[in-house]
Amino acid sequence: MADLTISQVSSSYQGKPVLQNLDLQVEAGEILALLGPSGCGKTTLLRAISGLQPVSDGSIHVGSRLVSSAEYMMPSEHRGLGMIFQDYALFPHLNVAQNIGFGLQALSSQARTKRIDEMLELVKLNGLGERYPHELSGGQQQRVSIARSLAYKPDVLLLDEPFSNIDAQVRGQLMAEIRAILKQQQVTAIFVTHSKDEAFEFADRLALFKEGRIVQTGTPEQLYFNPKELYVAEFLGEGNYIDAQVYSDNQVVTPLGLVTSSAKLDADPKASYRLFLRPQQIQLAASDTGPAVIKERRFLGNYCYYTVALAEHQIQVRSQLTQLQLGQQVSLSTHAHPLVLFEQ
Ligand SMILES: Nc1ncnc2c1ncn2[C@@H]1O[C@H](COP(=O)(O)OP(=O)(O)OP(=O)(O)O)[C@@H](O)[C@H]1O
Repeated sequence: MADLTISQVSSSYQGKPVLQNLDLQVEAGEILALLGPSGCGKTTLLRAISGLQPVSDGSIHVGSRLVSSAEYMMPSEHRGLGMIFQDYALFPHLNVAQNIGFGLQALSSQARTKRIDEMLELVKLNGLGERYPHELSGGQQQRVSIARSLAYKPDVLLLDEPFSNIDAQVRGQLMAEIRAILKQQQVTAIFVTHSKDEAFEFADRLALFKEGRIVQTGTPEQLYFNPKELYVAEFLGEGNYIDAQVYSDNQVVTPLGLVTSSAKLDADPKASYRLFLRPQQIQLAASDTGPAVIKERRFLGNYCYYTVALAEHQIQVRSQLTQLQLGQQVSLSTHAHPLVLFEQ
């Protein structure tokens, strides 16, 4: 059974719908990112899961327990959830050990001390138990917040933009460490972010939001290489949209030539399409008789980012061939893969 099940959930503020018919499941031990631009409803869904926002339709279950429906709202503190916030939300008048031990009142003093020590070790803050939050860096405060939440073993951990206030230089490292902790402890987690880079780095699976709806869920690879809508393709990074006509059940004709799909195409031979190709899905080769010309070149270390002119088309290519120069004639090709076509 999934650790969290959201079925047909809708919610509104003052009669204005904000979440519309959401369906989502989070499996045990999985980290799922709620991803989308500002104002699309990610935080509202997190609030609905945690019991701070009523739902007008549908249901939310944690494990097999109903926690929210239009008729029922279980109090937040009974839901078995942990919360991590952008601003850490530590108690300023309690030291680190007291913050971590805050939810452990039911344990004996000895068991509590043992658990606090385990948690300090887990988040690599051994020896800092006596410090107060204002004596810690942002990254250290967020570690305390993780330790405090995990100390009472929540069924599901909710993280609301937890890395936004962390200095960019240490953010990547902190994300990797916290992800490793969640995986080691097999924690089921939901992570809200508007950054695709953070979602890719931190989550196992993504749910991409648009105006209160989830448009696609899947692994980062699935959404990146197999977007179901233009919106998904564009949100997750740069790509080329190349005019295409169906040629056979696994080939299309494009300005690049005949492009082959490794999967049978589900397309109408009479319709016009745009073939979607990420910059790294196009291969370049220097060729004095090639039909295209390098117009721009950005050297980025391991690879170059080229703008290539092919007749009236400008095509973006990311290539490990770094020696191609401006004005060089090239040929373009693609390896067979499941093609993504958007109808014109
Ligand atoms: N308390 C509120 N009262 C009325 N409308 C609200 C309230 N909170 C949020 N909204 C509206 O609901 C919509 C969704 O907001 P929400 O905070 O869930 O978005 P979000 O995707 O989390 O955005 P962000 O990344 O900026 O936090 C927005 O249009 C917002 O203006």
